[in-house]
Amino acid sequence: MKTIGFIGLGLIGGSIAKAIRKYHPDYHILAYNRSKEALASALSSGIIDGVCEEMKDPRFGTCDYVFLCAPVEINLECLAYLKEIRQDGCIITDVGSVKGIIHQKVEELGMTDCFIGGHPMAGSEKTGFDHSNERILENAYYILTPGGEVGLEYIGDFTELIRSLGAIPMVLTAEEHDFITAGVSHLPHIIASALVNLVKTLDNDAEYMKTIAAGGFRDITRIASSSPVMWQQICLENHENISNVLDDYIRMLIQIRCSIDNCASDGREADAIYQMFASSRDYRDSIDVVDNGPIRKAYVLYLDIADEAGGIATIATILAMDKISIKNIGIIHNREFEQGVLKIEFYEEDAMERAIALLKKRNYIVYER
Ligand SMILES: NC(=O)c1ccc[n+]([C@@H]2O[C@H](COP(=O)([O-])OP(=O)(O)OC[C@H]3O[C@@H](n4cnc5c(N)ncnc54)[C@H](O)[C@@H]3O)[C@@H](O)[C@H]2O)c1
Ligand SMILES: O=C(O)C(=O)C[C@]1(C(=O)O)C=C[C@@H](O)C=C1
Repeated sequence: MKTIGFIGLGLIGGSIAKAIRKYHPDYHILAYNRSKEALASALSSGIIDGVCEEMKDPRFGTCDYVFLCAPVEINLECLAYLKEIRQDGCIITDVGSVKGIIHQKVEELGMTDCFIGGHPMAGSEKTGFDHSNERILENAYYILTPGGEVGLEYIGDFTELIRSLGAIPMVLTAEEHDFITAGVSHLPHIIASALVNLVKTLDNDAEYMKTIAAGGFRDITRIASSSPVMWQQICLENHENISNVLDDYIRMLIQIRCSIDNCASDGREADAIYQMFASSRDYRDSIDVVDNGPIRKAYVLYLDIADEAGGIATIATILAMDKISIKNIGIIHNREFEQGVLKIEFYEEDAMERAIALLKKRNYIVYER
């Protein structure tokens, strides 16, 4: 049995607490949060066992792990007190989206032997305990940035705790983390927000743009609805990496505009435009789609298929005879599968497993991803 403390019980703190309750029902969970409604709801639903009335509650001294899940400046504020009261062996961790700033404070305070930075690469544009969900962590990478003096056994134990919640732990340095997330998380949020603001400016009084904006715009801008306070903080905390990656992005946009202008004037650079879309399609298609939180997993298989009329129909018939429903089917071309392969998507894992067995039995070459 372990005792786990939470300071901050919003979207991420709540999701981790719910996952701990699900996978370790015997663990004792204590929490402090600014909003008392969240604490009351967590207590009455059995997610937590005890409420701490204050951020500096001595009961955090009984914890094996303390998760700091409040806004970063609050997490920073908690460290010195936790250093004083922590029991031997207690690991303090956080979930902040930027790691450099908290490690700087941890070093200043001499806590590099008891702090393991954390960052679940999962979440949502919503905030607060009400939107937390035990499934948010499922199959999500969970980055760990251990302080330089944390004992290996503690790193191992914490990694196992994270794995036991359904997440995939990955250890990085704080510097690596901040560089990587600037590209794959922070820049996308800035792009989404800038695009929405641009459309808002361009739209007419009748709001035609807003009205007809469809899948493309919606797919790329969901995250523009995220918390402005959190993203303001992230931009400030990781400003150097974000500024560099924005420079690269702006350069790329200028290049694209040049290609489009040149192509429109005399057909030059038509190929550059094609290559841009082809290369992004290949890379995007090569990204694993995993079951990440409440978003359903894509159950997909790929198989070699002879390039002849009726090839797809034959496979569809084989599957239909076994009552296997297909969600999507089509030939795809990318670098990984140079010759092109058939991609089949299913609604359920069981259907995919049965399809794999059936097709292999008929000597099709099946690739599982
Ligand atoms: N939202 C995401 O997708 C996401 C994903 C990974 C990591 N993170 C990181 O997680 C952290 C929390 O983000 P969130 O999305 O859970 O936000 P949230 O707003 O849902 O939760 C923050 C919680 O902290 C509480 N809080 C605010 N001030 C406090 C104070 N002074 N004392 C105690 N509690 C206080 C709030 O009441 C709230 O419950 C941030 O550092 C963020 O960078 C967010
Ligand atoms: O899915 C979302 O809404 C997210 O934005 C989650 C997301 C991201 O992928 O950028 C946002 C911030 C976090 O620090 C980690 C994950």
